Order: sequence, then structure tokens, then C-alpha cells
Amino acid sequence: MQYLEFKISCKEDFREVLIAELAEVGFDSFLETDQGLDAYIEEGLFDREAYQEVLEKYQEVAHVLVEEGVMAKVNWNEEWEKHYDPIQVGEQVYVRASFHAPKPEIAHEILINPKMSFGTGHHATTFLMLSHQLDLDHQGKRVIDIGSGTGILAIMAHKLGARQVEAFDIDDWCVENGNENFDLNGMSTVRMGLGTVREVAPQGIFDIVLANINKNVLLEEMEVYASLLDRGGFLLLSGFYTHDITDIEQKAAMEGLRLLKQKDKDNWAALILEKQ
Ligand SMILES: C[S@@+](CC[C@H](N)C(=O)[O-])C[C@H]1O[C@@H](n2cnc3c(N)ncnc32)[C@H](O)[C@@H]1O
Repeated sequence: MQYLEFKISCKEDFREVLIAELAEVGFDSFLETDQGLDAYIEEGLFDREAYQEVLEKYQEVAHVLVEEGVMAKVNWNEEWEKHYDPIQVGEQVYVRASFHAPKPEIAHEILINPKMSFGTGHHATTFLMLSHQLDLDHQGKRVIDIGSGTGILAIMAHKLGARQVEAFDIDDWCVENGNENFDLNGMSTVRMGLGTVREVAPQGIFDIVLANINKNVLLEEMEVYASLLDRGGFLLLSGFYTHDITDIEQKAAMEGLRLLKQKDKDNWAALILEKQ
């Protein structure tokens, strides 16, 4: 597989935001550098217009240093080992890779070897979703994770006692990596599916629906999420900014979902909504 590499100069404060935006248009790997970011995308997936739209949005803070150079596949495991530190969420959750030392004193340890997928807990949206999950009783519950990335939220649900966990993502690299992470966390009976919620068309009804994607996808798919939930069930959403909460809340209300709780970090928001 050939990759395009973009060297983007970017102020440190905006790196996370830019990574999230570029991930949405198909970039799947990032390395932070002294000057900003190196961002990578599979050659066949590169959509110049979508990429330029993101950079234009952040033109105050980001510019391309060097246009793409086609390169051979990078050894991401090696790169991740250099750049990925464990992270703790509250008192009870510790996210680490298999090459980090364990912390047995913490209640829930999540093993993530991220490779090319999004979801290590470092990004505010993942962190907020995990924090919301800790506030919800998962014991014996049916949980579905839409846009699962590394599978981190699905794994959290399993660790918190969910009896049924389903997960899927539109990116086949995430599916491959997610399944590896499920195996690492004792979830080898759970397999990540490939596709959008409409394509996968999950069967049955759920107590908790998790979706950390982006504003447009969430608004567009909200009615499907609502239809998957049992009455009294919870929808956890993230992937949008605090200034988008009203739009998300209004759309949710149209689908019979009431806002229960909100958290934010670095301008990113995450909500818990309840199905009426
Ligand atoms: C922001 S990441 C979240 C990953 C992980 N769930 C987390 O919380 O860290 C969003 C993920 O959603 C996937 N995605 C984007 N659009 C999607 C869609 N319509 N349906 C399912 N997955 C989607 C992306 O491939 C990406 O892995």
C-alpha cells in the first residue's frame, strides 16, 4: 500500500483538533513533530478537496510545509511505541498498550495497540466518552459502539459488565485493529463489523448506544440511534464542539431523546441523552 505524507505546520494547541478533522476526511495516522504534524493517508483514499477544506478552516493556525510525498508503508508499531503514553481516566480506568507496564491497582485496565486507528483516550472526545461511561451502570446491559475506531469504548463497556457488546466502523483498518484489541482484552467472541449503522443494520434493541463520530454524521444518523434504543436507554454522543450542543440537542429531542448530562474538554463536548 502507498501512503501520502503531509507535513503540516501547526500551533501546538490546535494539533488535536486538526488530527480529529483530518481523521474525518480519511487520514489515519499522525505523528507529532517539533513543527506540527506529519499526517498520512492511503493514496487511493485521498480527497484533495476535503483535505483543503480542513486546512482552510484552520488557515490561521496551520499551513502545509511540504506537499505530499508518496512513501512506502511505515512501521507504525515502532512509531507508536515512541509516541504513545498510557493514560488514566478518573480513578478507575487505565488505558495502555501491551508494551507498557500494567497497573494492577486500577480497577479497569484497557489494552489498546492503536496502530492506524483513532481512540487511545488521549483525544478529548474519547476521554469524555469514557468518563460518561463510568457514570452509567453497564452491568448486564446491551451496548453498541458506532464508529468504534480502536474499539476502546466497546472494551470499556465490556469491562464495566455489559452482557452484549457490538461494534463497527466504516474503516477496514479500524476493524482489523479493533478485533486485535478485542482479543487483547478478552473479547474474542466480539467481532467489529464494517460499515455505517444503516449498512450494518444491527438487529435487536440496546440499553446503551455509543457514537463518537462528528456533528454531521450524528445529526444524519440520530433517528437510527434512537430507533436502536430501548425506552429509558442512553445515547452517548461526542465528536462535536461545545457550540454545536444546541443543534445536537434539538435534533435529539425530535427523536424522543432528552439531554441528561454534558461534559466538555478543550472545546469538545460529550452528551448523555435518555430515550423517553
Ligand atoms: C472520532 S473516531 C472515534 C473512535 C472511538 N470510538 C473513540 O471514541 O475514540 C470516529 C470513528 O468513526 C468512524 N466513522 C466515521 N464515520 C462513520 C460512520 N458514518 N459510521 C461508522 N463509523 C464512522 C471513523 O472511521 C473513526 O474510526
